[in-house]
Amino acid sequence: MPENHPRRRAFEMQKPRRTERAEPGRRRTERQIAADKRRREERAREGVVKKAGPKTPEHRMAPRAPGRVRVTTLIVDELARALKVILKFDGPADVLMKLFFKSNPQLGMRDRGIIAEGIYDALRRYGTLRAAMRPVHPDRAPKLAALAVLARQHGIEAISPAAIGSEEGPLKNVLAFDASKAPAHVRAELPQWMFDLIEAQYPDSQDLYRAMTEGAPLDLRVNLLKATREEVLAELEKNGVEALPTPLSPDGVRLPTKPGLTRWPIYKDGLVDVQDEGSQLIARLLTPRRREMVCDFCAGAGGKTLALGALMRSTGSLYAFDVNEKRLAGLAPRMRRAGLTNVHPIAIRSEQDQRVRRLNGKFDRVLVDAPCTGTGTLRRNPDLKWRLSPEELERINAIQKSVLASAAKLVKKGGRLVYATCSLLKRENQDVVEAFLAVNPGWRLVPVKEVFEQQGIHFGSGQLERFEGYMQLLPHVNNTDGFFAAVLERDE
Ligand SMILES: C[S@@+](CC[C@H](N)C(=O)[O-])C[C@H]1O[C@@H](n2cnc3c(N)ncnc32)[C@H](O)[C@@H]1O
Repeated sequence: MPENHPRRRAFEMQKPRRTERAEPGRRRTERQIAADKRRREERAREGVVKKAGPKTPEHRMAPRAPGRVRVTTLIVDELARALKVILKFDGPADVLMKLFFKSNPQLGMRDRGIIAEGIYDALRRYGTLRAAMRPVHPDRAPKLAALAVLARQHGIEAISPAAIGSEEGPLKNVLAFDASKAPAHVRAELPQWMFDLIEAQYPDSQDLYRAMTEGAPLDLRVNLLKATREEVLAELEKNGVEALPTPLSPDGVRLPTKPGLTRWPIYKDGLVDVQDEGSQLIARLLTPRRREMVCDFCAGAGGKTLALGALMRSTGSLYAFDVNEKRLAGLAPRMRRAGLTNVHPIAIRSEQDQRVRRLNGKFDRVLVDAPCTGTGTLRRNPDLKWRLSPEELERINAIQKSVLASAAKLVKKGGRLVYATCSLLKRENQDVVEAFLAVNPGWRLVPVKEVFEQQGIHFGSGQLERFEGYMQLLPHVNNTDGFFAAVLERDE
Protein backbone atom coordinates (compact mmCIF):
# COMPACT_ATOMS: atom_id res chain seq x y z
CA MET A 1 0.00 0.00 0.00
CA PRO A 2 1.54 3.36 -0.96
CA GLU A 3 2.53 5.75 1.84
CA ASN A 4 -0.21 8.26 0.95
CA HIS A 5 -2.94 5.68 0.39
CA PRO A 6 -6.21 6.82 2.01
CA ARG A 7 -6.49 3.53 3.94
CA ARG A 8 -3.01 3.97 5.42
CA ARG A 9 -4.12 7.39 6.69
CA ALA A 10 -7.47 6.16 7.99
CA PHE A 11 -6.38 6.11 11.62
CA GLU A 12 -3.40 8.43 11.34
CA MET A 13 -5.71 11.33 10.50
CA GLN A 14 -7.34 10.89 13.86
CA LYS A 15 -4.06 10.70 15.70
CA PRO A 16 -3.63 13.53 18.19
CA ARG A 17 -0.76 16.03 18.00
CA ARG A 18 2.35 15.23 20.00
CA THR A 19 2.75 17.58 22.92
CA GLU A 20 4.78 16.67 25.92
CA ARG A 21 8.16 14.98 26.29
CA ALA A 22 7.74 12.26 28.94
CA GLU A 23 11.25 10.92 29.03
CA PRO A 24 14.31 11.61 26.93
CA GLY A 25 13.87 10.20 23.43
CA ARG A 26 10.25 9.19 23.97
CA ARG A 27 7.39 11.56 23.22
CA ARG A 28 3.90 10.89 24.51
CA THR A 29 0.75 12.09 22.82
CA GLU A 30 -2.21 13.88 24.38
CA ARG A 31 -4.22 10.74 23.76
CA GLN A 32 -1.70 8.57 25.58
CA ILE A 33 -1.54 10.93 28.52
CA ALA A 34 -5.33 11.15 28.72
CA ALA A 35 -5.65 7.37 28.34
CA ASP A 36 -3.19 6.72 31.17
CA LYS A 37 -4.99 9.19 33.40
CA ARG A 38 -8.36 7.61 32.61
CA ARG A 39 -6.96 4.16 33.25
CA ARG A 40 -5.56 5.21 36.63
CA GLU A 41 -8.85 6.85 37.61
CA GLU A 42 -10.88 3.86 36.48
CA ARG A 43 -8.64 1.41 38.27
CA ALA A 44 -9.04 3.41 41.45
CA ARG A 45 -12.83 3.68 41.01
CA GLU A 46 -13.30 0.04 40.02
CA GLY A 47 -10.94 -1.29 42.68
CA VAL A 48 -8.83 -3.20 40.17
CA VAL A 49 -5.76 -4.65 41.78
CA LYS A 50 -2.83 -4.86 39.41
CA LYS A 51 -1.77 -8.45 39.02
CA ALA A 52 0.94 -9.98 36.91
CA GLY A 53 -0.76 -10.87 33.61
CA PRO A 54 -0.57 -14.31 32.05
CA LYS A 55 2.91 -14.90 30.73
CA THR A 56 2.57 -17.58 28.10
CA PRO A 57 1.52 -16.48 24.62
CA GLU A 58 -1.29 -19.03 24.43
CA HIS A 59 -3.03 -17.37 27.34
CA ARG A 60 -2.87 -13.87 25.96
CA MET A 61 -5.70 -14.27 23.46
CA ALA A 62 -7.48 -17.09 25.29
CA PRO A 63 -11.22 -16.57 25.79
CA ARG A 64 -11.88 -14.93 29.13
CA ALA A 65 -14.18 -16.59 31.60
CA PRO A 66 -17.63 -14.90 31.61
CA GLY A 67 -17.87 -12.17 34.19
CA ARG A 68 -14.10 -11.61 34.34
CA VAL A 69 -13.88 -8.93 31.67
CA ARG A 70 -13.73 -5.30 32.80
CA VAL A 71 -14.64 -2.98 29.98
CA THR A 72 -13.00 0.37 30.60
CA THR A 73 -13.62 3.78 29.06
CA LEU A 74 -10.42 3.38 27.09
CA ILE A 75 -11.67 0.14 25.52
CA VAL A 76 -15.03 1.67 24.62
CA ASP A 77 -13.44 4.80 23.12
CA GLU A 78 -10.86 2.89 21.14
CA LEU A 79 -13.37 0.34 19.85
CA ALA A 80 -15.61 3.25 18.77
CA ARG A 81 -12.66 4.83 16.95
CA ALA A 82 -11.95 1.57 15.11
CA LEU A 83 -15.61 0.92 14.22
CA LYS A 84 -16.01 4.45 12.85
CA VAL A 85 -13.55 3.56 10.08
CA ILE A 86 -14.04 -0.21 9.66
CA LEU A 87 -17.85 -0.12 9.44
CA LYS A 88 -17.61 2.08 6.33
CA PHE A 89 -16.58 -1.15 4.53
CA ASP A 90 -14.33 0.58 2.07
CA GLY A 91 -11.33 -1.68 2.72
CA PRO A 92 -10.50 -5.15 4.06
CA ALA A 93 -11.11 -5.19 7.81
CA ASP A 94 -7.92 -7.14 8.59
CA VAL A 95 -5.80 -4.45 6.90
CA LEU A 96 -7.66 -1.66 8.70
CA MET A 97 -7.35 -3.48 12.02
CA LYS A 98 -3.61 -3.80 11.58
CA LEU A 99 -3.35 -0.06 10.88
CA PHE A 100 -5.55 0.70 13.86
CA PHE A 101 -3.43 -1.30 16.30
CA LYS A 102 -0.25 0.12 14.77
CA SER A 103 -1.58 3.62 15.39
CA ASN A 104 -2.22 2.64 19.01
CA PRO A 105 1.05 1.28 20.42
CA GLN A 106 0.08 2.22 23.98
CA LEU A 107 -2.77 -0.34 24.10
CA GLY A 108 -1.99 -3.33 26.31
CA MET A 109 -2.37 -6.95 25.16
CA ARG A 110 -5.55 -7.51 27.15
CA ASP A 111 -7.26 -4.37 25.80
CA ARG A 112 -6.18 -5.26 22.25
CA GLY A 113 -7.74 -8.70 22.64
CA ILE A 114 -11.07 -7.26 23.84
CA ILE A 115 -11.12 -4.62 21.08
CA ALA A 116 -10.21 -7.15 18.36
CA GLU A 117 -12.99 -9.48 19.52
CA GLY A 118 -15.35 -6.49 19.55
CA ILE A 119 -14.49 -5.58 15.96
CA TYR A 120 -15.02 -9.17 14.84
CA ASP A 121 -18.34 -9.37 16.66
CA ALA A 122 -19.53 -6.09 15.13
CA LEU A 123 -18.70 -7.44 11.66
CA ARG A 124 -20.08 -10.93 12.22
CA ARG A 125 -23.35 -9.61 13.65
CA TYR A 126 -23.59 -6.28 11.85
CA GLY A 127 -27.03 -7.16 10.43
CA THR A 128 -28.75 -7.22 13.81
CA LEU A 129 -26.53 -4.45 15.19
CA ARG A 130 -27.64 -2.10 12.41
CA ALA A 131 -31.29 -3.16 12.78
CA ALA A 132 -31.17 -2.62 16.56
CA MET A 133 -29.62 0.84 16.39
CA ARG A 134 -32.31 3.48 16.01
CA PRO A 135 -31.28 6.54 13.94
CA VAL A 136 -28.73 8.40 16.02
CA HIS A 137 -26.49 11.40 15.33
CA PRO A 138 -23.45 10.19 13.29
CA ASP A 139 -21.10 11.60 15.95
CA ARG A 140 -22.63 9.34 18.59
CA ALA A 141 -23.18 6.21 16.47
CA PRO A 142 -19.65 4.67 16.79
CA LYS A 143 -19.68 4.90 20.59
CA LEU A 144 -23.19 3.49 20.85
CA ALA A 145 -22.22 0.68 18.47
CA ALA A 146 -19.09 -0.05 20.54
CA LEU A 147 -21.12 -0.14 23.77
CA ALA A 148 -23.76 -2.39 22.20
CA VAL A 149 -21.16 -4.82 20.89
CA LEU A 150 -19.32 -4.99 24.22
CA ALA A 151 -22.58 -5.40 26.14
CA ARG A 152 -23.70 -8.19 23.78
CA GLN A 153 -20.40 -9.98 24.34
CA HIS A 154 -19.69 -9.41 28.02
CA GLY A 155 -22.95 -8.15 29.54
CA ILE A 156 -23.79 -4.51 30.33
CA GLU A 157 -22.60 -4.97 33.93
CA ALA A 158 -19.05 -5.61 32.67
CA ILE A 159 -18.88 -2.06 31.30
CA SER A 160 -17.66 0.74 33.51
CA PRO A 161 -20.59 3.14 34.26
CA ALA A 162 -18.23 6.02 33.42
CA ALA A 163 -17.81 4.56 29.93
CA ILE A 164 -21.57 4.33 29.38
CA GLY A 165 -22.25 7.86 30.64
CA SER A 166 -25.24 9.48 28.95
CA GLU A 167 -25.70 6.56 26.51
CA GLU A 168 -27.40 4.34 29.10
CA GLY A 169 -30.92 4.87 27.72
CA PRO A 170 -30.06 4.41 24.02
CA LEU A 171 -27.88 1.39 24.92
CA LYS A 172 -30.72 -0.30 26.79
CA ASN A 173 -32.98 0.30 23.76
CA VAL A 174 -30.44 -1.35 21.46
CA LEU A 175 -30.10 -4.32 23.80
CA ALA A 176 -33.89 -4.69 24.03
CA PHE A 177 -34.14 -5.21 20.25
CA ASP A 178 -36.07 -8.41 19.53
CA ALA A 179 -34.15 -10.05 16.67
CA SER A 180 -36.75 -12.82 16.32
CA LYS A 181 -39.06 -10.29 14.63
CA ALA A 182 -36.40 -9.14 12.14
CA PRO A 183 -36.41 -10.36 8.50
CA ALA A 184 -34.79 -13.76 7.91
CA HIS A 185 -31.67 -12.37 6.21
CA VAL A 186 -31.07 -10.01 9.17
CA ARG A 187 -31.35 -12.93 11.60
CA ALA A 188 -28.89 -14.84 9.41
CA GLU A 189 -26.51 -11.84 9.55
CA LEU A 190 -26.26 -11.73 5.76
CA PRO A 191 -27.18 -9.30 2.99
CA GLN A 192 -30.44 -10.26 1.28
CA TRP A 193 -28.91 -11.38 -2.06
CA MET A 194 -26.38 -13.71 -0.40
CA PHE A 195 -28.99 -15.09 1.96
CA ASP A 196 -31.26 -15.93 -1.01
CA LEU A 197 -28.49 -17.87 -2.78
CA ILE A 198 -27.43 -19.83 0.32
CA GLU A 199 -31.00 -20.49 1.43
CA ALA A 200 -31.81 -22.06 -1.95
CA GLN A 201 -28.86 -24.45 -1.65
CA TYR A 202 -28.60 -25.72 1.93
CA PRO A 203 -31.46 -27.45 3.76
CA ASP A 204 -29.42 -27.08 6.98
CA SER A 205 -28.94 -23.35 6.42
CA GLN A 206 -29.90 -22.34 9.99
CA ASP A 207 -26.98 -24.30 11.44
CA LEU A 208 -24.73 -22.88 8.75
CA TYR A 209 -25.72 -19.27 9.57
CA ARG A 210 -25.06 -19.88 13.25
CA ALA A 211 -21.61 -21.37 12.54
CA MET A 212 -20.71 -18.49 10.23
CA THR A 213 -21.12 -15.99 13.06
CA GLU A 214 -18.78 -17.89 15.35
CA GLY A 215 -14.99 -17.84 15.55
CA ALA A 216 -12.78 -20.39 13.83
CA PRO A 217 -10.12 -22.58 15.44
CA LEU A 218 -6.48 -22.20 14.48
CA ASP A 219 -5.34 -25.09 12.29
CA LEU A 220 -1.71 -25.90 11.59
CA ARG A 221 -0.27 -28.12 8.92
CA VAL A 222 2.74 -30.14 9.96
CA ASN A 223 5.53 -29.97 7.39
CA LEU A 224 6.23 -33.68 6.89
CA LEU A 225 9.67 -32.85 5.48
CA LYS A 226 10.71 -31.66 8.92
CA ALA A 227 8.53 -33.32 11.56
CA THR A 228 5.75 -35.77 12.25
CA ARG A 229 2.39 -34.76 13.66
CA GLU A 230 3.17 -36.67 16.85
CA GLU A 231 6.38 -34.68 17.35
CA VAL A 232 4.56 -31.37 16.91
CA LEU A 233 1.74 -32.41 19.27
CA ALA A 234 4.33 -33.44 21.87
CA GLU A 235 6.15 -30.09 21.51
CA LEU A 236 2.89 -28.15 21.92
CA GLU A 237 1.96 -30.20 24.97
CA LYS A 238 5.38 -29.57 26.48
CA ASN A 239 4.68 -25.83 26.18
CA GLY A 240 1.25 -26.17 27.75
CA VAL A 241 -0.68 -25.50 24.52
CA GLU A 242 -3.91 -27.40 24.05
CA ALA A 243 -3.86 -29.09 20.63
CA LEU A 244 -5.54 -32.02 18.91
CA PRO A 245 -5.05 -33.86 15.63
CA THR A 246 -7.49 -32.58 12.97
CA PRO A 247 -10.25 -35.13 12.37
CA LEU A 248 -9.63 -35.57 8.61
CA SER A 249 -6.31 -34.18 7.43
CA PRO A 250 -3.46 -36.55 8.35
CA ASP A 251 -1.01 -33.62 8.74
CA GLY A 252 -3.26 -31.23 10.66
CA VAL A 253 -3.24 -29.96 14.24
CA ARG A 254 -6.10 -27.94 15.73
CA LEU A 255 -5.66 -25.33 18.46
CA PRO A 256 -8.81 -24.05 20.17
CA THR A 257 -6.99 -20.88 21.31
CA LYS A 258 -4.76 -18.58 19.30
CA PRO A 259 -1.25 -18.44 20.69
CA GLY A 260 1.31 -15.99 19.32
CA LEU A 261 2.60 -18.77 17.13
CA THR A 262 4.90 -16.85 14.79
CA ARG A 263 7.44 -16.34 17.59
CA TRP A 264 7.81 -20.04 18.28
CA PRO A 265 10.71 -22.19 17.04
CA ILE A 266 8.38 -24.82 15.50
CA TYR A 267 6.96 -22.04 13.29
CA LYS A 268 10.18 -20.14 12.67
CA ASP A 269 12.01 -23.35 11.71
CA GLY A 270 9.29 -24.39 9.28
CA LEU A 271 7.96 -27.43 11.15
CA VAL A 272 4.41 -26.05 10.93
CA ASP A 273 2.46 -23.55 8.89
CA VAL A 274 -0.93 -21.99 9.57
CA GLN A 275 -3.48 -23.63 7.27
CA ASP A 276 -7.15 -24.48 7.62
CA GLU A 277 -7.84 -28.22 7.53
CA GLY A 278 -9.95 -27.62 4.40
CA SER A 279 -6.94 -26.26 2.48
CA GLN A 280 -4.89 -29.24 3.59
CA LEU A 281 -7.55 -31.58 2.20
CA ILE A 282 -7.53 -29.77 -1.15
CA ALA A 283 -3.79 -30.42 -1.49
CA ARG A 284 -4.49 -34.09 -0.65
CA LEU A 285 -7.18 -34.25 -3.36
CA LEU A 286 -4.59 -33.39 -6.00
CA THR A 287 -2.42 -36.32 -4.73
CA PRO A 288 0.82 -35.03 -6.22
CA ARG A 289 3.49 -37.72 -6.38
CA ARG A 290 7.28 -37.62 -6.19
CA ARG A 291 9.05 -36.42 -9.33
CA GLU A 292 5.83 -35.29 -11.05
CA MET A 293 5.23 -32.03 -12.97
CA VAL A 294 2.69 -30.12 -10.89
CA CYS A 295 1.21 -26.64 -11.27
CA ASP A 296 -0.50 -24.47 -8.66
CA PHE A 297 -2.22 -22.06 -11.06
CA CYS A 298 -3.48 -19.49 -8.52
CA ALA A 299 -0.76 -19.85 -5.92
CA GLY A 300 -1.16 -16.51 -4.12
CA ALA A 301 1.33 -16.45 -1.23
CA GLY A 302 1.65 -20.21 -1.58
CA GLY A 303 -0.34 -21.76 1.26
CA LYS A 304 -1.35 -24.75 -0.85
CA THR A 305 1.91 -24.71 -2.86
CA LEU A 306 3.80 -25.51 0.34
CA ALA A 307 1.43 -28.36 1.17
CA LEU A 308 1.83 -29.76 -2.37
CA GLY A 309 5.63 -29.41 -2.23
CA ALA A 310 5.78 -31.36 1.03
CA LEU A 311 3.56 -34.13 -0.40
CA MET A 312 6.02 -34.33 -3.33
CA ARG A 313 8.88 -34.62 -0.77
CA SER A 314 10.48 -31.61 -2.49
CA THR A 315 11.09 -33.62 -5.70
CA GLY A 316 9.85 -33.07 -9.28
CA SER A 317 8.78 -29.60 -10.43
CA LEU A 318 6.11 -27.47 -8.81
CA TYR A 319 5.19 -24.34 -10.79
CA ALA A 320 3.44 -21.62 -8.81
CA PHE A 321 1.60 -19.08 -11.02
CA ASP A 322 -0.29 -16.00 -9.97
CA VAL A 323 -1.23 -12.67 -11.55
CA ASN A 324 -0.52 -10.87 -8.29
CA GLU A 325 3.24 -10.43 -8.23
CA LYS A 326 3.26 -8.95 -4.75
CA ARG A 327 1.32 -11.84 -3.25
CA LEU A 328 3.53 -14.38 -5.04
CA ALA A 329 6.63 -12.63 -3.66
CA GLY A 330 5.53 -13.88 -0.23
CA LEU A 331 6.20 -17.44 -1.38
CA ALA A 332 10.03 -17.34 -1.57
CA PRO A 333 10.70 -16.87 2.18
CA ARG A 334 8.02 -19.43 3.02
CA MET A 335 9.62 -21.97 0.66
CA ARG A 336 12.98 -21.46 2.35
CA ARG A 337 11.47 -21.82 5.80
CA ALA A 338 9.71 -25.02 4.73
CA GLY A 339 12.91 -26.44 3.19
CA LEU A 340 11.38 -26.79 -0.32
CA THR A 341 13.64 -26.67 -3.37
CA ASN A 342 11.24 -27.86 -6.09
CA VAL A 343 9.05 -24.71 -6.38
CA HIS A 344 9.22 -22.27 -9.31
CA PRO A 345 7.15 -19.13 -8.67
CA ILE A 346 6.17 -17.34 -11.89
CA ALA A 347 4.18 -14.11 -12.00
CA ILE A 348 1.92 -14.21 -15.06
CA ARG A 349 0.04 -11.38 -16.77
CA SER A 350 -3.16 -13.35 -17.21
CA GLU A 351 -4.32 -16.93 -17.60
CA GLN A 352 -3.61 -16.50 -21.35
CA ASP A 353 0.05 -15.57 -20.73
CA GLN A 354 2.53 -16.90 -23.29
CA ARG A 355 4.55 -18.53 -20.46
CA VAL A 356 1.48 -20.52 -19.47
CA ARG A 357 0.64 -21.59 -23.02
CA ARG A 358 4.16 -22.85 -23.68
CA LEU A 359 3.58 -25.46 -20.97
CA ASN A 360 0.32 -26.84 -22.43
CA GLY A 361 0.00 -30.63 -22.08
CA LYS A 362 3.08 -30.90 -19.83
CA PHE A 363 1.63 -31.37 -16.33
CA ASP A 364 0.60 -34.47 -14.38
CA ARG A 365 -1.43 -32.41 -11.90
CA VAL A 366 -2.83 -28.89 -11.86
CA LEU A 367 -4.50 -27.14 -8.96
CA VAL A 368 -6.86 -24.24 -9.68
CA ASP A 369 -7.51 -22.59 -6.33
CA ALA A 370 -9.67 -20.03 -8.07
CA PRO A 371 -10.26 -16.43 -7.01
CA CYS A 372 -13.72 -16.42 -5.41
CA THR A 373 -16.11 -14.50 -3.17
CA GLY A 374 -14.64 -16.16 -0.07
CA THR A 375 -18.14 -16.80 1.32
CA GLY A 376 -16.77 -19.96 2.92
CA THR A 377 -14.40 -17.92 5.10
CA LEU A 378 -16.90 -15.58 6.77
CA ARG A 379 -15.89 -16.82 10.24
CA ARG A 380 -12.43 -15.36 9.63
CA ASN A 381 -13.32 -12.55 7.21
CA PRO A 382 -16.78 -11.40 8.32
CA ASP A 383 -16.47 -8.02 6.56
CA LEU A 384 -16.55 -9.79 3.18
CA LYS A 385 -20.29 -10.41 3.33
CA TRP A 386 -20.99 -6.69 3.65
CA ARG A 387 -18.48 -5.69 0.98
CA LEU A 388 -19.50 -8.15 -1.74
CA SER A 389 -22.23 -7.54 -4.31
CA PRO A 390 -24.02 -9.55 -7.01
CA GLU A 391 -22.01 -7.56 -9.60
CA GLU A 392 -18.75 -8.63 -7.97
CA LEU A 393 -19.94 -12.25 -8.01
CA GLU A 394 -20.57 -11.92 -11.77
CA ARG A 395 -17.11 -10.49 -12.35
CA ILE A 396 -15.36 -13.21 -10.34
CA ASN A 397 -17.46 -15.92 -11.98
CA ALA A 398 -16.22 -14.92 -15.46
CA ILE A 399 -12.58 -15.09 -14.26
CA GLN A 400 -13.17 -18.53 -12.71
CA LYS A 401 -14.44 -19.97 -16.00
CA SER A 402 -11.60 -18.46 -18.01
CA VAL A 403 -8.88 -19.59 -15.54
CA LEU A 404 -10.27 -23.14 -15.48
CA ALA A 405 -10.31 -23.32 -19.31
CA SER A 406 -6.66 -22.16 -19.57
CA ALA A 407 -5.38 -24.27 -16.69
CA ALA A 408 -7.02 -27.42 -18.09
CA LYS A 409 -4.92 -27.11 -21.25
CA LEU A 410 -1.78 -27.59 -19.15
CA VAL A 411 -2.81 -31.12 -18.14
CA LYS A 412 -1.43 -34.10 -20.06
CA LYS A 413 -3.57 -37.10 -21.06
CA GLY A 414 -4.34 -39.17 -17.98
CA GLY A 415 -3.49 -36.21 -15.74
CA ARG A 416 -5.69 -34.58 -13.12
CA LEU A 417 -6.94 -31.12 -12.24
CA VAL A 418 -8.51 -29.99 -8.99
CA TYR A 419 -10.80 -26.97 -9.20
CA ALA A 420 -11.30 -25.45 -5.74
CA THR A 421 -12.78 -22.37 -4.09
CA CYS A 422 -13.46 -21.17 -0.57
CA SER A 423 -17.02 -20.33 -1.57
CA LEU A 424 -20.38 -21.75 -0.50
CA LEU A 425 -22.09 -20.66 -3.70
CA LYS A 426 -23.00 -23.20 -6.37
CA ARG A 427 -22.58 -20.48 -8.99
CA GLU A 428 -18.81 -20.42 -8.33
CA ASN A 429 -18.54 -24.15 -7.73
CA GLN A 430 -20.68 -26.89 -9.30
CA ASP A 431 -21.96 -24.55 -12.05
CA VAL A 432 -18.41 -23.65 -13.18
CA VAL A 433 -17.36 -27.32 -13.29
CA GLU A 434 -20.52 -28.43 -15.06
CA ALA A 435 -20.16 -25.69 -17.69
CA PHE A 436 -16.56 -26.85 -18.24
CA LEU A 437 -17.50 -30.55 -18.56
CA ALA A 438 -20.31 -29.70 -20.97
CA VAL A 439 -17.85 -28.33 -23.54
CA ASN A 440 -14.90 -30.64 -22.72
CA PRO A 441 -16.06 -34.22 -23.31
CA GLY A 442 -12.50 -35.57 -22.88
CA TRP A 443 -12.73 -34.88 -19.15
CA ARG A 444 -14.56 -36.73 -16.37
CA LEU A 445 -15.40 -36.04 -12.76
CA VAL A 446 -13.61 -38.35 -10.28
CA PRO A 447 -15.67 -38.72 -7.07
CA VAL A 448 -13.76 -37.10 -4.20
CA LYS A 449 -14.75 -39.91 -1.86
CA GLU A 450 -12.72 -42.33 -3.98
CA VAL A 451 -9.63 -40.09 -3.87
CA PHE A 452 -9.87 -39.56 -0.12
CA GLU A 453 -10.46 -43.20 0.72
CA GLN A 454 -7.37 -44.23 -1.28
CA GLN A 455 -5.46 -42.11 1.24
CA GLY A 456 -7.27 -43.51 4.28
CA ILE A 457 -9.32 -40.31 4.79
CA HIS A 458 -12.88 -41.17 5.80
CA PHE A 459 -15.59 -38.54 6.19
CA GLY A 460 -18.63 -38.98 8.41
CA SER A 461 -21.62 -40.77 6.93
CA GLY A 462 -23.38 -38.72 4.22
CA GLN A 463 -21.02 -35.74 4.46
CA LEU A 464 -19.59 -36.26 0.97
CA GLU A 465 -22.49 -38.18 -0.60
CA ARG A 466 -24.83 -35.19 -0.34
CA PHE A 467 -22.60 -33.27 -2.77
CA GLU A 468 -22.63 -35.95 -5.47
CA GLY A 469 -18.96 -36.45 -6.27
CA TYR A 470 -17.84 -32.98 -5.17
CA MET A 471 -16.39 -31.88 -1.85
CA GLN A 472 -18.16 -29.08 -0.01
CA LEU A 473 -16.81 -28.57 3.47
CA LEU A 474 -19.05 -26.61 5.82
CA PRO A 475 -18.21 -24.86 9.10
CA HIS A 476 -21.16 -26.38 10.98
CA VAL A 477 -20.43 -29.91 9.71
CA ASN A 478 -16.63 -30.05 9.47
CA ASN A 479 -15.54 -27.09 11.63
CA THR A 480 -13.45 -25.92 8.65
CA ASP A 481 -13.92 -23.03 6.26
CA GLY A 482 -16.49 -23.64 3.53
CA PHE A 483 -14.26 -25.16 0.86
CA PHE A 484 -15.42 -26.63 -2.43
CA ALA A 485 -13.38 -28.97 -4.67
CA ALA A 486 -13.85 -31.09 -7.76
CA VAL A 487 -11.36 -33.63 -9.11
CA LEU A 488 -11.27 -33.79 -12.91
CA GLU A 489 -9.34 -36.31 -15.01
CA ARG A 490 -8.30 -35.88 -18.63
CA ASP A 491 -9.05 -39.09 -20.51
CA GLU A 492 -7.99 -37.92 -23.97
C1 LIG B 1 -7.97 -18.17 -3.49
S1 LIG B 1 -6.59 -17.21 -3.87
C2 LIG B 1 -5.28 -18.37 -3.83
C3 LIG B 1 -4.83 -18.76 -2.46
C4 LIG B 1 -3.63 -19.69 -2.47
N1 LIG B 1 -3.77 -20.80 -3.36
C5 LIG B 1 -3.36 -20.21 -1.07
O1 LIG B 1 -3.58 -21.38 -0.78
O2 LIG B 1 -2.93 -19.41 -0.25
C6 LIG B 1 -6.80 -16.93 -5.57
C7 LIG B 1 -5.59 -16.36 -6.27
O3 LIG B 1 -5.90 -16.28 -7.65
C8 LIG B 1 -5.14 -15.24 -8.20
N2 LIG B 1 -5.66 -14.93 -9.53
C9 LIG B 1 -6.66 -14.08 -9.88
N3 LIG B 1 -6.82 -14.09 -11.21
C10 LIG B 1 -5.92 -14.96 -11.71
C11 LIG B 1 -5.59 -15.38 -13.02
N4 LIG B 1 -6.24 -14.89 -14.08
N5 LIG B 1 -4.60 -16.27 -13.18
C12 LIG B 1 -3.92 -16.76 -12.11
N6 LIG B 1 -4.17 -16.39 -10.84
C13 LIG B 1 -5.18 -15.50 -10.64
C14 LIG B 1 -5.27 -14.15 -7.15
O4 LIG B 1 -4.23 -13.21 -7.27
C15 LIG B 1 -5.21 -14.96 -5.85
O5 LIG B 1 -3.91 -14.95 -5.32
